Amino acid sequence: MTSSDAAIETTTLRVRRGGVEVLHGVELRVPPGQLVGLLGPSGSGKSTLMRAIVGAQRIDGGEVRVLGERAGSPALRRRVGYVTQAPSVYDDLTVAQNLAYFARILGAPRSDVARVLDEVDLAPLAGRLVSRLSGGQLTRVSLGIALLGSPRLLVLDEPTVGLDPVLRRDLWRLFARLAASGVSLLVSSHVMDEARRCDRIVLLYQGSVLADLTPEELLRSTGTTDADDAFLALVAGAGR
Ligand SMILES: Nc1ncnc2c1ncn2[C@@H]1O[C@H](COP(=O)(O)OP(=O)(O)OP(=O)(O)O)[C@@H](O)[C@H]1O
Repeated sequence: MTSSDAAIETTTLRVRRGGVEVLHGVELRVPPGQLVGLLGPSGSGKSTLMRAIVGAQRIDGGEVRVLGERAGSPALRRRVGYVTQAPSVYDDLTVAQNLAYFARILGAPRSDVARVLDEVDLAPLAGRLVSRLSGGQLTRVSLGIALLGSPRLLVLDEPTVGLDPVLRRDLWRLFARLAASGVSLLVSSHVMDEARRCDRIVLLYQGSVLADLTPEELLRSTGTTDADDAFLALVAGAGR
């Protein structure tokens, strides 16, 4: 595979926020059709890196290529789905009305609404007002909006935060299904345990990539059986 096949490729990416450099030359490569976990402690730069990938962040050095285009270029608008930590959905509309509204904005076919409702398992709740949904159901509405227009890349910023273990498992299963259908996914989390559900894991620490490996390689290379211990071992190694 040539590097131009990558869904995401950043080269020596540097970003400053509030006058302070928070990403220090990040090299990231997300292969197509893979579920890649972006893991790292709070403040390590995960959201900033995702913002740079979707073109919502001014960068101060390096390059970000997404699906073969420069990040943020208009050609990517419908090809990339992005869910932030504070997703915007309309409380006073139903689930289906929210999806129909965003489908129109995106120019996605109306038939996408039914497809997406099925994909995120919300068809039974299509007529319910968003203000009456649980946290997990709301997360799935945001994810559904990101899936409108059949994007080739999904960038999801901590989609499982605050969800119970069953919902988290269900969401990771949905991510794996999407990856199996050819969609590339970059999913951030600070729950190390979620690492085992990914094809690859990128560990971000203090604004740099500490490791980029498979879950098996993570455990094998650190001689641990638990993702938390593996991360701590890598951090200790980096400090040496
Ligand atoms: N608007 C801002 N102005 C100045 N500094 C910021 C701003 N937003 C974030 N930062 C800083 O940039 C660094 C990276 O933040 P970022 O939100 O990318 O981390 P994160 O890994 O996503 O954290 P979390 O898991 O808590 O969401 C942190 O040191 C943070 O304090």
